[in-house]
Amino acid sequence: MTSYLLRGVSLLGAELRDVAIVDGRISDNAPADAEIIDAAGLVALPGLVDLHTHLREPGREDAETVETGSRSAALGGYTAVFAMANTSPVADTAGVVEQVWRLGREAGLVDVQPIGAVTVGLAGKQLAELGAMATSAANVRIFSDDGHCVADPRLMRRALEYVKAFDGIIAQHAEEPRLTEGAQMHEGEVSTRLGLTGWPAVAEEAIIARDVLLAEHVGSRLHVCHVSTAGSVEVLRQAKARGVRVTAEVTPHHLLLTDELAASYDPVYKVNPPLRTASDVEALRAALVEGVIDIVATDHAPHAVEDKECEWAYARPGMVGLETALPVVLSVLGERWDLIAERMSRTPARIAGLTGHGTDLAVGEPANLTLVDPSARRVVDPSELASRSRNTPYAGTTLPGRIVATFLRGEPTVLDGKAVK
Ligand SMILES: NC(=O)N[C@@H](CC(=O)O)C(=O)O
Repeated sequence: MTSYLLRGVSLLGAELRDVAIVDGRISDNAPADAEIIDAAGLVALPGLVDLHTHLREPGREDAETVETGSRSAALGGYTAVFAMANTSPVADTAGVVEQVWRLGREAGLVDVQPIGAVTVGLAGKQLAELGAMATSAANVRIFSDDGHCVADPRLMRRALEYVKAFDGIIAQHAEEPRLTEGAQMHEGEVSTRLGLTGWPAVAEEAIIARDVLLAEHVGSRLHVCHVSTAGSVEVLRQAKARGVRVTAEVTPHHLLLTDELAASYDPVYKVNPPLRTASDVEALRAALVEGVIDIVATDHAPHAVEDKECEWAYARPGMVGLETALPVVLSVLGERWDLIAERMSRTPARIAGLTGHGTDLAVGEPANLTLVDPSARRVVDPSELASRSRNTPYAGTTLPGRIVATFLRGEPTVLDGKAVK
C-alpha cells in the first residue's frame, strides 16, 4: 500500500503541518518511499459524510448507479454516503439493502451505507422488515421512506418503538400529504404570481411537530430530513430545548436558493421540499450555525434527462448535489473550517454511529480525509459532473473551493481533482 506525505497542509485551516498516511492511517512518520503531495495552500478536512444520497440502483441505473454516485461523492470530498431506500425494488428487505451495500464495497470509492425503508414499498401501510435489515450484513440503523412521508401516526409510532431496541433512527420526510396534493412549488407570493399550486410551509412544520411529540413519547430517535422552513426551525428549537432526541439536516440548495427561481419555469429548480423564501434561507443558515440544525445533507437526487427536461408540472423533483455541496456550503458559511467539519463530517458520522469517519485528523486515526483548495474558483459545468445525471441548479455559477484529493482509509479516490478509478 502506497504511503503519502501531505507537505505543508493546513489542518482545518489552522497549523501548517506535514501529515503522513501510512497503512491507511494518519501517521507522524513517513517512510522514505512515501509519495509526496505538495499541499501548500490546501486545507485538510475529515472526509465528508452524507446522510441523504439517492443512488438509484437498483432500478434507475440510467440516472445513477452505486458506482457513479460513489465517484460523484468522492469528487465532492465524501468518504461515506447513506443511500436512500426509494429504489426499484424498494430497499425494504435484507436482500435489497445487502445488494446496495455489496455494490458499494465493490465500487470501493466511498463507504455506502444503505438506509432501509420504514414501510413496505414506501406505501405507508405496513412496517417493512426493519429487524431483518438491521441484522443483515448491511447493518442498517437508519430507516426512511424519503420521497414519501410516513403520514400515518400509528405506523410512525410503531416504527419509532421498533428501532428503539437497537438505538435506530427514523429519518422522516416531513410532508403532510393532504396539504401538498398537486403541489408544484413553495406556497407563497411567487406561486400565486406564477399560478402554480403551492406546497405550504405548514405541511412540513405540522409533521415535524407531530413527530417530535411521538419521539418524545416513545423515547426514540427521530431525524428530520431536508428541513426547509423558518417555522420548522422553531419547532426543532423547542423540541431540543425539551430534550427530545431529534436531529435535523438541511440541504445545500435550501441554504442558497429561493422560490424566485421557479419564475424561470426551468424544472432544474423543482425539488422536494421546494425552494423557499429568502427569510427561510436566512433562518436555515442561522440554525445551522447555532446547531438547531445539526448537519448538511445533500439530498443528491439524480434524474434522467427525460424526467427533468420537460414541462415543470411533469418533471421529477430533485437536484444532484454531491459534487457541489462543499463549495455551496463554503460560499454560505465562509472558511469556518471547524464548523464545516462539524456539520458535514463529525456530526453526521456521530448521528449514524459510523465509526472511522468524522474523526480528528490525529495520528493513528483512519485516513479518511479530503483536501480542499479554498482559493480556487470553479464555474459549474454539468457536462463535467461524474454523476450520471446532469440536473444541477448551479450550471454556469462560480463557486468557491476545489476538492483536490480524497482518501478512503489511506487510498486516494481523488487526486489532482480527478477520480482515481
Ligand atoms: N428530494 C427530491 O426532490 N427528490 C427525491 C425524493 C423526494 O424527496 O421527493 C428523489 O428521490 O428524487
